[in-house]
Amino acid sequence: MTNADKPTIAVLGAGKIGEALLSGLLAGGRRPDELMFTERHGERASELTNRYGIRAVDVATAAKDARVLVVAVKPQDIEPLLDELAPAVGGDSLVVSLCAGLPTSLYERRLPDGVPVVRVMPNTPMVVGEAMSAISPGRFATADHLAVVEELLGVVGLVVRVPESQQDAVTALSGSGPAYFFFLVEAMIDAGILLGLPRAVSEKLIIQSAVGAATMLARTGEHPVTLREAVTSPAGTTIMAIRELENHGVRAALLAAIEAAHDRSQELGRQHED
Ligand SMILES: NC(=O)C1=CN([C@@H]2O[C@H](COP(=O)(O)OP(=O)(O)OC[C@H]3O[C@@H](n4cnc5c(N)ncnc54)[C@H](O)[C@@H]3O)[C@@H](O)[C@H]2O)C=CC1
Ligand SMILES: O=C(O)[C@@H]1CCC=N1
Repeated sequence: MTNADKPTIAVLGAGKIGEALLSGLLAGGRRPDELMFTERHGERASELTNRYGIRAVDVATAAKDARVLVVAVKPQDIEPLLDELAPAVGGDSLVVSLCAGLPTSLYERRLPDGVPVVRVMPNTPMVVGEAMSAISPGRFATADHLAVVEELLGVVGLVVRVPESQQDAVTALSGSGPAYFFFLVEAMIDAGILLGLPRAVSEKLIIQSAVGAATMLARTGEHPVTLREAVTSPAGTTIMAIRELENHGVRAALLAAIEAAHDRSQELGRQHED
């Protein structure tokens, strides 16, 4: 795709994930004048315009001036946004929903007939170009629409295509996933404090261990079990820690936690059924 073909993008609702997308696209080479956003809080809008030089607009302007409309409000806030979007949006637009749980059928019901919708579950590492995004076409989205979204999100990380029926599972795994890793890192840093290390040292040790482990997983192609076994010496330190993790049911806790996130994603979708 040449520069001239790149669609103008409007983010509707510039909170945490909306800002992550805008900043990731800028870092990936998109120009501020190719981007815009809507934001109901004026102070937040000024903050973002000052930080990134991207203009804040209303929904009607976004629908007129941008080809891709990225919905990034909380699922609970979708109805008023759809009320504004429905009269403004046309067949030339492409609506991309980042909202957990919300099915493409909700948009198709509320927007004019034929408006293409692609459901996406991204994650916040898009601020550093390391997002994991899963995309699914709605009823009116064509292969070209999917390719546009793939290209757009490819600037800020990896993209996979999944059937929409898998999006609640994706949300629980990679959408929420960074939070589980941050939680783990936070707990491990605390363990360093428990053992008497200064906080700054503990943070450095754990963050670099996380970066190193993630890089090994991404680059070596080795299975996580193999990589863990290589750290676990006979009668050594690691196996003592692993026994405690198993005793405390950490594996079962992760299965239950991710299942709970999946169930919540489904529930958020059900709240908008007819
Ligand atoms: N935070 C995350 O890691 C991820 C979030 N998501 C999804 O992204 C969506 C947004 O999540 P966050 O960014 O975390 O929430 P957030 O609350 O930080 O951002 C939502 C923003 O939308 C604005 N807003 C609400 N209604 C509006 C309207 N009618 N017009 C203009 N602006 C409006 C709010 O003022 C707020 O700034 C959610 O649907 C969530 O499921 C998806 C993947 C990851
Ligand atoms: O917690 C949430 O609902 C959103 C969706 C995935 C990550 N954050």
